[in-house]
Formats: sequence, structure tokens, C-alpha cells
Amino acid sequence: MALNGQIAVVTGAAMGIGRAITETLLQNGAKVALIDVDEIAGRSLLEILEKQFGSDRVLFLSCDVESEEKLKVAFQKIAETFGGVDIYCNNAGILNEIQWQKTISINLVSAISGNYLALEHMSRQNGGRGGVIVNISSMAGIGPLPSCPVYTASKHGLLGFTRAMAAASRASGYGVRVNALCPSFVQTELFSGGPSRLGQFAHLADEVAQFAEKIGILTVGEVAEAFLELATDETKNGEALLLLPKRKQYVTFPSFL
Ligand SMILES: NC(=O)C1=CN([C@@H]2O[C@H](COP(=O)(O)OP(=O)(O)OC[C@H]3O[C@@H](n4cnc5c(N)ncnc54)[C@H](O)[C@@H]3O)[C@@H](O)[C@H]2O)C=CC1
Ligand SMILES: CC/C=C\CC(=O)/C=C/C=C\C=C\C=C\[C@@H](O)[C@@H](O)C/C=C\CCC(=O)O
Repeated sequence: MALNGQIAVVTGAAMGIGRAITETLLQNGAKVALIDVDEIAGRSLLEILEKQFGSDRVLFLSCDVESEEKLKVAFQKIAETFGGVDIYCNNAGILNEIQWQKTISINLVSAISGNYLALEHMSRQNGGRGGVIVNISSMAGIGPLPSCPVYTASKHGLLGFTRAMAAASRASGYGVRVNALCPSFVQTELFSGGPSRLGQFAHLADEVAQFAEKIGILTVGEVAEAFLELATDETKNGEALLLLPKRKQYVTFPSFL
């Protein structure tokens, strides 16, 4: 799928992985609506991107994805401004084992509401033109990180939801592909958050740090490149792409049929 003229929505777009994915989409000719709760960071990035790509190709909406109503209004504004939605990147996420309910709320509950809203705008059964959803899960969505069991649960949940939605979309003729990207450690603010947000598991921070040292750290550009593969390869639906610094692989899951 060529990206030229496509309309993309990226949550958590103001920094880190979301910013890199936004910039890559713009570099490949798409129009991008940035959604982020951090209004200062979002507006600052918008100014940069408007100068680089033109104000007709970027839009920033200050929105907390935990509010389904605000996310719904954001999608409506995007559809009114750009004329629809072709690509949805569900990226916004946190890691906080102390405020663990918030971690589940943002990483899983809000991801589900965002996927459903995107589907409302994209599904051919709804008068949409189809498209693709890429959910940013994690390697922790495939294997457990001992220092962050709730974060692990949220990413496992997102991966399972992604695979089920892909099958539902195929069976229902929505014309929407749904894939998960599962990066290992990436150099961002979330990764650098330190043991303070690990609560009762802070004593396990060193083990994970050693693990990160052993497998290496990705750049946000490498993650954006892998995102592009899932977004543009129309053969990919229901995939989990595991991304490590030295390799990437499509995860195979047990089949019981
Ligand atoms: N950094 C890493 O090592 C890895 C990160 N990931 C996932 O990648 C995604 C992005 O993470 P990073 O770029 O590392 O994080 P980050 O903390 O650098 O950026 C996250 C962005 O999301 C925004 N955000 C947070 N809560 C929000 C909310 N309620 N509503 C709207 N926007 C919100 C923040 O303002 C920020 O701009 C997350 O889903 C994370 O779980 C996955 C694997 C590895
Ligand atoms: C602290 C988390 C930082 C960033 C967020 C994120 O999503 C990073 C995920 C990166 C990798 C996850 C890997 C999970 C691997 C599992 O399958 C196990 O192999 C890891 C088991 C133990 C690791 C540490 C240890 O040896 O105890």
C-alpha cells in the first residue's frame, strides 16, 4: 500500500516512538493527525512538522486517550479535516506498576476504544475505504518482564486483542488489516523511567537492565521502519512482528485446529 495521500492517526505522537512513526509517515507522503495528552510537546512538534511538511498535512489534537468521548471527538475532527482515516497507529502507552490501573487503562482499555473508533471510520461495512491498524505492543507482550507484571499483562492483552480483531475483520469483510509491532527495549523516556515506577518490583530493575544490556537497545527510527512494513505490506494481517536490535521475526503462535 503506497502511503502517498493516505490519512494516518498516531496516538502518543508527541515524543518517542510515536514521533518517529509520525515523521516517517510524513516523509512517505501521508497526512498525519497527532494525538497526545502532552499539549506543550504536541504543539511544539506540530510547529516543527508544519514548517517541514506544510500545515495542510499535519494536525495536532490534544487528547487523553483514556477519555473515549474525547477520542471520539478527535476522530470526528480528523475525518472532517482530512476526509477520512486510512491508517491508525495505537502507540500511546505508559509503564507504571504503582498506578497499575492507569497502565491497564491506557495500554489496553484505551487501545481497544481507539481500535473500535478507527474501525468505525475505516470499515468498508461502514462506508469506509478499509485500511490498516498497527498496535504497538512490546516484546513484553510475548514474554514476561518480571519487573513489570501489569505492563506485561497490558501488552499481552493488546497482542491477543490484535490477533482476534484481525480474524474478525477478515471474517466480516471490514477491509481493515490489524497487526501488532513488538519492539524490545527502545531508547525513549518510557524506557529511561527508572526503578521508581516499578513499586514493589523495583528490586528487579537491575536484572532487566542487564537483560537490556545483553540484547541491546533499539532506536526509535528502527521501530518506525518496522511499523512501515506492517502498514504497507497488504499481505500482513494478524501478525506480531518482534523487533530486536539485530533481528526481527514474525512470531508464530500455537495452532490447535
Ligand atoms: N520504550 C520502549 O522500550 C518500548 C516501548 N513500547 C511501547 O511503545 C509505545 C510508545 O512508548 P515510548 O515512545 O517508549 O514512550 P514515551 O513515554 O517516550 O512516549 C509516549 C507518548 O505517549 C503519550 N501519552 C501517554 N499517555 C497518554 C494518554 N493517556 N493519552 C494520550 N497520549 C498519551 C505521552 O505524552 C508521550 O508523548 C508505548 O505503547 C510503549 O508501551 C514497546 C516496546 C518497547
Ligand atoms: C522495563 C521495560 C522497558 C520498556 C518497555 C518495554 O516494552 C520493553 C520491553 C523489552 C523487552 C521485553 C522482553 C521480555 C522478555 C521475556 O520473554 C523474558 O525472556 C525476559 C525474562 C527476564 C528478563 C530479565 C531477567 O532476566 O529477569
